[in-house]
Amino acid sequence: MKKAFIKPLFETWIKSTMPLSIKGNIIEIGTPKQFVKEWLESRYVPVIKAALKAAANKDFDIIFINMDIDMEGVEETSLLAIEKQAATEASPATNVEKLDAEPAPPEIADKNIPNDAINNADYLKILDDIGDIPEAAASLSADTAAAEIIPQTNNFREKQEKHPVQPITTPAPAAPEECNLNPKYVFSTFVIGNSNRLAHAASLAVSEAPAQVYNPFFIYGGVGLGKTHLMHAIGHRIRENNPNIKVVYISSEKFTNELINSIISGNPESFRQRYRSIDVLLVDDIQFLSKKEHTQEEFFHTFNTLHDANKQIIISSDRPPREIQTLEDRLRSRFEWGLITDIQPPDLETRIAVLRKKAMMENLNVPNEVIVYIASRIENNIRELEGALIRVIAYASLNNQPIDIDLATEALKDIFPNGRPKQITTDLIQEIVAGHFKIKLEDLSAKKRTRNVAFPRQIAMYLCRELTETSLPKIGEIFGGRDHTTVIHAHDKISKERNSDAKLNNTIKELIKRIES
Ligand SMILES: Nc1ncnc2c1ncn2[C@@H]1O[C@H](COP(=O)(O)OP(=O)(O)OP(=O)(O)O)[C@@H](O)[C@H]1O
Repeated sequence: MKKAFIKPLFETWIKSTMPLSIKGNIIEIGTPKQFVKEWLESRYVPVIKAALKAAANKDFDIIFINMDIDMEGVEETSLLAIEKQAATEASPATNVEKLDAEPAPPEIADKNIPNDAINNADYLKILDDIGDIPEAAASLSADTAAAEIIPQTNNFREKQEKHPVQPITTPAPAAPEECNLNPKYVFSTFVIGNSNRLAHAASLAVSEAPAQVYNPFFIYGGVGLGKTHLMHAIGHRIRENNPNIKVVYISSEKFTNELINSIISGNPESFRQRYRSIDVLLVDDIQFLSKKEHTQEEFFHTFNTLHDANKQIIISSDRPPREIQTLEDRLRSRFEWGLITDIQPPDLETRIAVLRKKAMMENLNVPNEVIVYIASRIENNIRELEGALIRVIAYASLNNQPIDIDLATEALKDIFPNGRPKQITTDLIQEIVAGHFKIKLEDLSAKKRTRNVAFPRQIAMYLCRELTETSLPKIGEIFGGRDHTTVIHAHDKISKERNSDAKLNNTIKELIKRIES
């Protein structure tokens, strides 16, 4: 029983982490958020150490590093609630002591994973087993809280009770394939960045209260930027919350073809019936309806019928309604009734985060250098970004070689003919940061702690961590023989401040641009 409750906790918190490197007995684990890092540090270290020891037969020191990746559903409030609940139900200290004192259970100890050979897949498997350790389960005794709180991170149910969306169709839930929804396009696989934050938030709002908040909901943006992904994610979430709601996703081209076929076969009424009896209609790439007058006419009536019946309509396009040539005015004005939101090309950080997430989903350890190489070259299309990474992964797999920068350069030579990237070194970063802040290069490694030196030093440490493969102890050494915890502190501090200080964020973006150019 207990394990069933522990799983959501594991799925949400532990699985959101990723191994970054193993150097000797230090394992660096990336966390998506600072509060996840703090929570793991304060509660999980003994449990994870025990699992790693059982798997690799070696004692590891764990360093958590906040990577500040946005993850839908990961909210600090739910963590705190879990903790509160746990505190009232069990004493974590007691359980941790117990875990340290007792040997690991056989199913974990039996895994014969060699030292230093823990890759991402092994890591997740090992940590997944934490749910199987009875002591660990006890130490996470937030069982009921975990089961209840995580689904409540979206307050859909509450809203549903207040404003029920009544399905107008048959009670039998539609199979996912009838909805045409891609199982991979869900909120949890969508990386949030500045370029899509609003579109993502609005999509969540629509999915939590269909036909209540923004109707129609119109998303526009360039090719391969995640419009379809978000539409599908809305469809999935609505269906998760109420499987009886009939959701249909269709491209405007397919809509046109089906309409034409129904006319050719002399049965346009069946087409009308099908599209006017839907609860949530998602129409992708509506710009293809321009110039198709008859289809526009048909879509206009479908739109009106659904909207009048308080059904949700979600539309995507590569441009805003007013820029879709030869779109009938009455359709255009209807599209403008609800919310229009755009997705912009992702910034470097988001591109890096997308690639890291993708690598993590594939259980692959892709060096930071390779991620930065790809992310800094493909700026305007996440589909192409993913394609480049897939190409590197396939190349490594076919040649049975580990992924490194040489292999990536070779695999992508047709796409990036300029070849190998300029090597980003800690020297280069120090030089550019010192030049920008008009301080002496030596000051970065000096003992001085005045703010005019300490702050640029923290930024330089942060950039070394972000843009190079250099280990934390090595970065500490480069910056005047400082301890690796100083580097971690600098990295965390700058990551946090970037989120709240737009000026600092711009400075860092500018520095990254100069380092890479
Ligand atoms: N923010 C994101 N996080 C993770 N993956 C993303 C993100 N944005 C896009 N992708 C991925 O990029 C690929 C292309 O996205 P999608 O098909 O949604 O783009 P689109 O804007 O609909 O493009 P098009 O205009 O060509 O239809 C998909 O594999 C999608 O999962």
